[in-house]
Amino acid sequence: MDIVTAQEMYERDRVAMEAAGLDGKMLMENAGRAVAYDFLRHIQKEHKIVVLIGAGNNGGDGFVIARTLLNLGYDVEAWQVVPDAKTTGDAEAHKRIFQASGHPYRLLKSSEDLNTSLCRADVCIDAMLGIGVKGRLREPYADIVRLCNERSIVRLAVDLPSGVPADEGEEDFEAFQAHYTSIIEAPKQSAFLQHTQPYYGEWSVVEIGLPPKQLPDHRRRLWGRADVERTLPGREAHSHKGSHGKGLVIGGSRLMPGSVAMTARAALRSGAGLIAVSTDSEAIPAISPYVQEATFVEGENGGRVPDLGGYDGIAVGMGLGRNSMQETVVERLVREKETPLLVDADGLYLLKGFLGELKNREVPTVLTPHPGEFAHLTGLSIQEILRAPFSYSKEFAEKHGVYLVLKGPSTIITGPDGEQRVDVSGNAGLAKGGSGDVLSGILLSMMMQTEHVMDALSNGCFLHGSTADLLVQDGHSKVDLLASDVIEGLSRTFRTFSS
Ligand SMILES: NC(=O)C1=CN([C@@H]2O[C@H](COP(=O)(O)OP(=O)(O)OC[C@H]3O[C@@H](n4cnc5c(N)ncnc54)[C@H](O)[C@@H]3O)[C@@H](O)[C@H]2O)[C@@H](O)CC1
Ligand SMILES: [K+]
Repeated sequence: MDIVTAQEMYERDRVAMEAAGLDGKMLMENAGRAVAYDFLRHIQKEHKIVVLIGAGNNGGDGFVIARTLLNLGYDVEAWQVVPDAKTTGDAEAHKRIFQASGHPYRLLKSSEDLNTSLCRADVCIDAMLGIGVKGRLREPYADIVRLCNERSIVRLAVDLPSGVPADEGEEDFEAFQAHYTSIIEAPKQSAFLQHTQPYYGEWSVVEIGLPPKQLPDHRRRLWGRADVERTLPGREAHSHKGSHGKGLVIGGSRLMPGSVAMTARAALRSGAGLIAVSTDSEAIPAISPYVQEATFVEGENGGRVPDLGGYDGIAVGMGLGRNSMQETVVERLVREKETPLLVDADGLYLLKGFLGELKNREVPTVLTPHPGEFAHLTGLSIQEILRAPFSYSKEFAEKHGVYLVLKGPSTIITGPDGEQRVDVSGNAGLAKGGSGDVLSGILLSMMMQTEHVMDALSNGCFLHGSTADLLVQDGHSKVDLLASDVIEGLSRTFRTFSS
C-alpha cells in the first residue's frame, strides 16, 4: 500500500481524472460512500450523529457521508461550519445533491448552537479539513476542534483529523483528536510520525476507484503481511546448511555478552545456515550455552577480526564497546568490500568517522539506528529526525549509498536509491534492551537468504514486530515481554507463513 504526501495525493487524483476519465464529483461520491460504510462499524442506529462540514473537498465528502447515512436511516445532523459562499466546485455540487435529496443542513452562526448539538450527540464526524490544511487552524475550525475534543463523544475523522498536516516536517498545529480515521485511498506520511500519528486513533484505508495501473509510483509504501507472504524465501527440500547463508557476528564483550548471543541466536532461529561469533574470549563461556549451534572465531593473536573470507553476511556492533581498538574493527569492515555488512549499536557510534567511505563499498551496507543513533550519525537532534524521518532517511541513504533501517513504532526502511518501506508491526513490549540485537540477527539472516535487500530488511522487521504482537496477544504482556522471548516466538510467526 502506497504512502503519500499531500502533493502526491493531488497528483493521483489528477491522473485518475485525466487518464481514466473519472471526474471530481464521481471521486467525491465514491470517497464519501466508502467512508460512510467504513464508519458503520463504529455507529449504531440509536446514535445521534453530528457531521461537521468544512469549506473544501473534505467538506464535500462530508455532504456525501451525511446523505449516505441519512439514506440508511441514521439520525444525522449536518453542520456546515463556514458561510455558504465558501463552498465551491465539487463540494457545492454535493451540497446541492444533499438538499435535493430532501435533507436540510445547519449553518454555523455561533459555536454555542453547535455546542448544544454536540452535547446531545454520541458521535461526531469530522469532515472539516483534509490534506488541504495549511498552518495552524484558523477560526472557526480551531474553536470547533476544541469543543469536540473536550466532549466525551466518539470522534471519527474523514481522510485525516482536521488540523493534522498530511506531510512530515510540521510541528506547530492543533487538531481534532480522532478515535478512528477512515483514510481515503492512501495513508499520508503523518499517519506514521510520532507527533501526528496519535491524532488518527485507529485507522484504515478505503478505496475510491483510482486506477492503480495509471498511478505514479512514489516508491514509498507500507509493508504488510501480503508482501511478506509474496517475498519470504521458502526452504527447498534439497537445501543444506550452506544454502541459507553463513554469517559472522562481531560484538559482545566480557561485561556485555548477552547482546551478541541474542543476535546469533535470532539469526539461527530465523533460518541462517551457519553462524560464527567473534567476541571477547572471556565472554565465550557465557555465550556458548545459549547458542550451542554457533562456532567461535578469532583473529590473529586473539584479535577481534578473523579472516573475513567465506561469509555471506556480517553483523557488527552489538555490545562491542566503543574504544579505539573496536574502532579499528569497524574501519576494517567498512574497507572490506566483498561481504554485505550490517552495522548496529556501538558499531554505529564508531562508524561516524568512516561515513565518507561507505559509498566505496561494492556490496550492501545496512545501518540499523534508532533515532538517537541516527542523530549521532547525522549531527541532527532527535526531535528534528522525528519531525521529518522520511526526508532525513532518504537524504542519508542516498548520500552514503546505504540501506537505512530507522527503528521506531513505524520503522522506515530506505534503500540507497531512495525507495522507502514502512513497517508498523510490533508494540511497546519491544521498547526494551535487547530488541535491537534480536532484530539485527533476524535481518542478517534474511539478508543471506533473500537476494533483494529491501525485501530482506522489510520482511525481517515484520517478522520481529509481528512475533512480539503474537506474543502479547497470547501469553505475554507488554510489560514482561523480553527480547529473548521474541527469539523463541519466531517459530510461531514462521508457522503462520508456512501454513
Ligand atoms: N479529487 C479530489 O481531490 C478528491 C478529494 N477528496 C477530499 O478532498 C480533500 C482535499 O480537499 P481540498 O484540497 O479542498 O482541501 P481541504 O478540504 O482539506 O481544505 C481546503 C480548505 O481549507 C482551508 N484551510 C486551509 N488551511 C486552513 C487552516 N489552517 N485553517 C482554516 N482553514 C484552512 C482552505 O481555505 C480551503 O477552504 C481530501 O482530504 C479528501 O477528503 C475526496 O473527495 C476524493 C477526491
Ligand atoms: K477531516
